[in-house]
Amino acid sequence: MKTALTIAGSDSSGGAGIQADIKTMTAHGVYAMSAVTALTAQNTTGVKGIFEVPPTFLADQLDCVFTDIPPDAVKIGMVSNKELIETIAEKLSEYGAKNIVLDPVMVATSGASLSSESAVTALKERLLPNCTVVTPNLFEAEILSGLKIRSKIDMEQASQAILGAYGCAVLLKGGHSENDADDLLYQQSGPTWFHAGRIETKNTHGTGCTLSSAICSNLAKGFDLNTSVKKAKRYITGALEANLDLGIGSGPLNLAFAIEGNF
Ligand SMILES: Nc1ncnc2c1ncn2[C@@H]1O[C@H](COP(=O)(O)OP(=O)(O)OP(=O)(O)O)[C@@H](O)[C@H]1O
Ligand SMILES: Cc1ncc(COP(=O)(O)O)c(N)n1
Repeated sequence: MKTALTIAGSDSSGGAGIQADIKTMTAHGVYAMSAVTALTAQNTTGVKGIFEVPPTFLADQLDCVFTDIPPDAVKIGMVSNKELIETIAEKLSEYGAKNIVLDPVMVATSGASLSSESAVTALKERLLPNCTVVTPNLFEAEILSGLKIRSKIDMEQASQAILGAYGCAVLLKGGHSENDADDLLYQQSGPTWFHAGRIETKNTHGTGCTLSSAICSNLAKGFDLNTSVKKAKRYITGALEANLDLGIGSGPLNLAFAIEGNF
């Protein structure tokens, strides 16, 4: 069985973070493992609190995973401070981790900040240069590229700038654009667009976590990046269309809408 590791924060409401990652990896038929960076007290209406783990304890979790069941792919989600980011960079390098998907989580769907300024700098310097693909939304891509994004041409320019500066492929997500939910994969070989019509729903809690975990699962199974993104886009679209309606705020997706192979 192929294996994947998520390094991310816990979401008590189960829609984002570690919980979304494990559900997604399981739906893909991949064995999921986790290294928790922080506990959050949150639900569909917002984040009530964040409790970060000490960096040494994150290091212990990573040692336990890598010395026993080395993952075929790794996904990195919410990492809220510089010390935790440095720990991850050191451990991934020590164990020669491959197929690394970095979701640069900065703000939750609800608007709560899940990162800090020094964490963003560390993310750029320590994690971006070593990941296979980074998956920013429009806001995060503006921060990473230093460019304003208002059109599809802007999306191509910002992705090209991130690829040029850090050397990793970029999947720029269009979930927050005003038109269709079209995502752009930018690699050395050039741009590829992945189209999806916009689904009218308030229930988008965890879309970013889910997409990056689906890509990670597909890489673990041996698919190339292009195919991994194509399949992950089908999965996220299906999970949104399944139209789960839980909670009073921005609700979670139905990550079990299909069994492995149906997306
Ligand atoms: N309303 C929607 N209809 C169709 N696809 C969507 C919609 N919202 C988001 N997506 C898709 O979900 C994935 C995640 O994109 P998004 O830009 O929302 O990421 P994010 O901001 O990191 O996630 P989140 O909104 O959970 O923080 C992308 O593939 C995006 O195109
Ligand atoms: C622990 C954790 N990690 C990530 C997110 C971002 O997910 P979203 O932006 O989809 O709410 C979150 N809300 N909580």
